[in-house]
Amino acid sequence: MKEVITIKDKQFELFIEQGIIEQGIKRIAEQIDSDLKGKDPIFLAVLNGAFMFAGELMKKVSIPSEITFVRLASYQGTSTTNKVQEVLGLNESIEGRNVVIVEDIVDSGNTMVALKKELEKYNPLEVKVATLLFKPAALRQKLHIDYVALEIPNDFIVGYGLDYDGYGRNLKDIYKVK
Ligand SMILES: O=P(O)(O)OC[C@H]1O[C@H](OP(=O)(O)OP(=O)(O)O)[C@H](O)[C@@H]1O
Ligand code: HPA
Repeated sequence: MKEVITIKDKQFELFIEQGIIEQGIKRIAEQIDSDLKGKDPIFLAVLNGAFMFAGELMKKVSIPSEITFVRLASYQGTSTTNKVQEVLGLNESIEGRNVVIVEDIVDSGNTMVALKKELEKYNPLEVKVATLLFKPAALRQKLHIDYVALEIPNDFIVGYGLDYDGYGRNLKDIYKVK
């Protein structure tokens, strides 16, 4: 029997254990080390969900690099489907830099597409995307993702930074809704 937990009104069952998550993170850290060696990358981790992934990823990346944390404030743009994402807390210049966005999950892809578009305004040299989790079956956008630690089916999940209504971010394993 899989471990079951309750968060608010929902039950979740154990889905991916910490050891498997960290193997996936190690694999992409090695790819990043090899791809971005000598390129002085700046990692842009997106709060809140990416805090745990960013911490583990940065322990495993060994090339010289910077990290900064941003928040997104979304508001409805001119089209109903694409929200504009205002980037809050970006105090470092990314002009001419190799940027790696660090996200906890790409689900519909709407957030990532809007964020990449917003970052282009700051004239970075290149923007790559690293995500802990990717739900291919939920993707609604044309989007290239450079580094994916784990691909998952289209189920709602919590843990390792991801929340259900604000709770569950502190879980060291990932759980899926029952
Ligand atoms: O691909 P999408 O369908 O756009 O979904 C992915 C986004 O949803 C979550 O953010 P949320 O707004 O829940 O913020 P959080 O990181 O604070 O939990 C997650 O952190 C991604 O940013
Ligand atoms: O499956 C999910 N769980 C938690 N937060 C999320 N944000 C997008 N998808 C998810």
